[in-house]
Amino acid sequence: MSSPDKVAVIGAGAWGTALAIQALRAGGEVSLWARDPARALAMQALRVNARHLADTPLPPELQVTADPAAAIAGAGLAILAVPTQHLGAVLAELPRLPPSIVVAKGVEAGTLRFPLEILAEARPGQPSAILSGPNFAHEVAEGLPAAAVLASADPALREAATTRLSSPNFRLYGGADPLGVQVAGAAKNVAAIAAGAAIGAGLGENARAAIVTRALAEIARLAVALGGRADTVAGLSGLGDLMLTCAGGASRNFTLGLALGQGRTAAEILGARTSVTEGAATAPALLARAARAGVDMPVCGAVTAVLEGELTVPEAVERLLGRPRKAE
Ligand SMILES: NC(=O)c1ccc[n+]([C@@H]2O[C@H](COP(=O)([O-])OP(=O)(O)OC[C@H]3O[C@@H](n4cnc5c(N)ncnc54)[C@H](O)[C@@H]3O)[C@@H](O)[C@H]2O)c1
Ligand SMILES: O=P(O)(O)OC[C@H](O)CO
Repeated sequence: MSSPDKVAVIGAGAWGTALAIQALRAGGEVSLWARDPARALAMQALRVNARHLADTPLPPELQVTADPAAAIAGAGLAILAVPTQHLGAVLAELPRLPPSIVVAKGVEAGTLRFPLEILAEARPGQPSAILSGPNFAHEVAEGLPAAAVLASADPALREAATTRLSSPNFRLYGGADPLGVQVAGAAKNVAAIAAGAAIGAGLGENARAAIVTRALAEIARLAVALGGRADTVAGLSGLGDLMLTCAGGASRNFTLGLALGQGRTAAEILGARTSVTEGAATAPALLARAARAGVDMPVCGAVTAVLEGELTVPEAVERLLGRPRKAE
């Protein structure tokens, strides 16, 4: 028997762990699936996710397991918190899922699929939603105030999931444009790399503001071309997350850009990381998806060229500024 109150969180990275803590705070039972049995055991015993969220203790009621069937058993809702590039492989290993909320922000390399498209192909007919917004995991885990959009084509799931996961510190808005939310969530990671690169190369705050604003324009163009809405991009998953991620702080995408701007290579920077930087694999995939839709994305193109070592940051900026003049 499934209980609408039990939530199974699949993926014990920073965001999955933070959302598991949030789902407990909002009430009801929560299980957290970690892929690595040794890490699951350590988390269950030591009550901390030492690798991805070391500063926030796990609530005593949180069940951590490496057994997906045990995690999902009885759950009325699943949160899929696996990075975009691994979502398809993880779904292939999971038993039948309850209605599921995907929280990854990216585009899959090769297939060019957004996260809900990966889920829909793996599980046809599966009720699904996307949750996205300006949310650093450690702040949500600590219970600091935050908001996000939970978008689904299924109004009943939207209502049930926003009700189940909301608490006074975490305000969820319902959304009916899951595609627009996914475009915004994926593309803001790429824009954050560009913003970081501008700061890393010492180009100044004016350059960062110009990049973020023009990124917003190209994200809206792509969202609309793919059937999403421009006003979604002006909301929490677009403008909101651009403000957070492009400001710097704890963003992995911004700090990747920062180091690129300082002259390091993507391979060097990413090779030293133990956590995911979604914008790196997403930039070329998003660019290809946009090209397929006939949408020009100059900021995404510049980031891709720098990541692939075709251009330095100053060369990419020169190319962006040297484009033919046009109306805003
Ligand atoms: N961390 C945040 O603040 C935050 C906030 C909102 C959204 N997100 C998004 O959530 C998603 C997960 O990010 P995160 O920050 O939790 O990641 P993380 O870097 O903290 O953890 C990495 C995750 O990837 C998984 N993983 C690594 N290699 C894998 C493989 N080969 N196969 C399957 N899984 C593998 C790990 O098990 C772990 O769950 C990303 O799409 C990210 O953009 C993150
Ligand atoms: O650290 P980042 O750049 O992956 O950003 C994390 C979240 O997406 C912020 O909303």
